Amino acid sequence: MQRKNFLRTSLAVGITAIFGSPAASHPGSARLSTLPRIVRSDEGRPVTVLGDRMRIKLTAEDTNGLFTLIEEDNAAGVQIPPHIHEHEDEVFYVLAGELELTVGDQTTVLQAGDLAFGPRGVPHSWRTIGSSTTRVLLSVFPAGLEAMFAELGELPPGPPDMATVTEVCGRYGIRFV
Ligand SMILES: O=C(Oc1cc(O)cc(O)c1C(=O)O)c1ccc(O)c(O)c1
Repeated sequence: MQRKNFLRTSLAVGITAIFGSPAASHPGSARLSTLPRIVRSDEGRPVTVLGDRMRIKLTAEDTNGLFTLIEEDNAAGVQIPPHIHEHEDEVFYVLAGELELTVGDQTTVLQAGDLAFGPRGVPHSWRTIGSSTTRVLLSVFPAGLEAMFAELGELPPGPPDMATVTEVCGRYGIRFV
């Protein structure tokens, strides 16, 4: 090996030994403790949040904190009022039925196969419409909001006490607008 190549190789080996390889430190490689998971259609923790029927399919624990995956399955008439997430970006992917969604200044009807991206800090709201069940796959980046949904799901049935809802949501960086 030529002296220049020897020095370059030695330096690369030393840096990798001290800091790890660049690929290993990339967030996408998230190899720390994530294990493969199979989640069947009827699996996941069921939670009802303000009339919204959810199944929490993947949590922070499953994804090493990268994202949460939730399926929402509702008849027409369920609605979530305008709010902002301080910490999360969200993707709403419609699997079946119809969802009227507003994100920022755009209001649209999403049908099976359509999706919307709601970045953090941008107000959004939605309601289920149409004559059949609306099924939405909600992906939340990063993970963690499942803890808030679980708390809200513990509230007594019936009309929600908005002071409590606002307090719980506020702790997770959700603001109503
Ligand atoms: O965090 C809130 O948003 C949501 C609540 C849901 O039940 C389903 C969702 O898809 C979302 C979302 O982020 O779009 C939330 C919680 C409580 C509340 O009163 C809200 O208006 C929104």
